[in-house]
Amino acid sequence: MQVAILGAGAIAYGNAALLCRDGHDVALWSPSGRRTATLAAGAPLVATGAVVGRFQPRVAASCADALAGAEAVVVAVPGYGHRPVLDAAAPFLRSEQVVVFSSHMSLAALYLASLLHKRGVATPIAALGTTVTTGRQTAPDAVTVSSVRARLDVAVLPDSAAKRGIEVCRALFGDRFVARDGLLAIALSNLNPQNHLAIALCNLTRMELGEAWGQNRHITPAVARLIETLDAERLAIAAAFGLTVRTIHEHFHLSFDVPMGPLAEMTHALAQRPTDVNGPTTLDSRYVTEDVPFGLVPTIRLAALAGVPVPLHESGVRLMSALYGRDFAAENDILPRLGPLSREMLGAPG
Ligand SMILES: NC(=O)C1=CN([C@@H]2O[C@H](COP(=O)(O)OP(=O)(O)OC[C@H]3O[C@@H](n4cnc5c(N)ncnc54)[C@H](OP(=O)(O)O)[C@@H]3O)[C@@H](O)[C@H]2O)C=CC1
Ligand SMILES: CC(C)(CO)C(=O)C(=O)O
Repeated sequence: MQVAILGAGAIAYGNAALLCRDGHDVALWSPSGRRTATLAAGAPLVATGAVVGRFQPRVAASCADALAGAEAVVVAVPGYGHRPVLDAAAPFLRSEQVVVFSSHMSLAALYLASLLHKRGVATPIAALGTTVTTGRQTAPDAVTVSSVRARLDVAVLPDSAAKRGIEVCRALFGDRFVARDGLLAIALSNLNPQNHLAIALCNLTRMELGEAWGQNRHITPAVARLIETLDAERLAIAAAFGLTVRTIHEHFHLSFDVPMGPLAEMTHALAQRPTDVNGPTTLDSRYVTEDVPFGLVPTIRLAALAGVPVPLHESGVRLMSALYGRDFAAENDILPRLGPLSREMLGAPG
């Protein structure tokens, strides 16, 4: 299948490697053009880890070029890149294509749907609860893929396009998708915001001082307790909407193939592996600059809609805003475009 990947970071490169390995024809687009300069000059994309090989994805000169022949379009940029990337893509998307958000943040699928609606275009939008691959971009032409997740949730907008959207996800990435009804389950299934809040908050000086630290080793029993308590708030929101979503333990089990147990035991097991990732080495990390405004802030909005108190989520936004001297709640540039959230627009049951 001809696939355009909008983005040129860890997930874009990891997905590109997986898709090229499996015989798809991939075009990458870097919004600034900087990240793909080496590949555009002819270097192969070198993948190591869970996907191994040297691949030759095409490099598109513009978003329009990337989309031109594509049957599927994967959006693989952090939440703070969604609005500019979707604004760039929306004028060129066609109804016969399928857009896949890997991963979906901050109800951005609704924002894209509204842009397409204005043009009278009905491109199916598949929102993934998390990414197919995990990993890090290690050089302009290299990626280490830490894992290819065994199972992940997907919801498709509009409902009537669910079959097609999921078929395309499976054609691209294999049989690993669990179909969910409605975007709300997906919005409550991205666990990065809660995990990364606890990880970053409890290791912030390590980040600020540029230390090298193993991420899972530093999910100590106390940090794991904080993650589990944040997780309980997320699960309570889902329950108030009548939804069941994966627990943090199920997420780790399905993402990283580690036996179920208390989170501290799971992260301890992961810390023993040679593939354990390092935590961020700068304050300028998406663990905060993406996950607070585009993860915690929308979750708090959903909690308000459900009438569920989420004091730890709220404290997280306030603490991080104070630590960074920024107003993270004001940095979300998607939510104001959506207007007041309603159960109906989220496809909430009942
Ligand atoms: N890496 C991982 O293992 C995991 C990642 N995720 C999620 O997947 C998504 C992608 O993550 P990842 O690939 O690691 O992130 P990266 O930081 O590696 O993504 C970099 C890409 O995003 C683009 N980008 C960054 N800021 C902007 C902006 N303001 N406007 C437009 N484009 C921008 C960059 O553009 P340019 O090319 O111009 O530099 C680049 O193409 C995120 O939502 C992340 O939370 C979720 C789970 C695991
Ligand atoms: C490293 C990993 C897989 C866990 O925090 C991740 O979620 C990320 O990089 O965003």
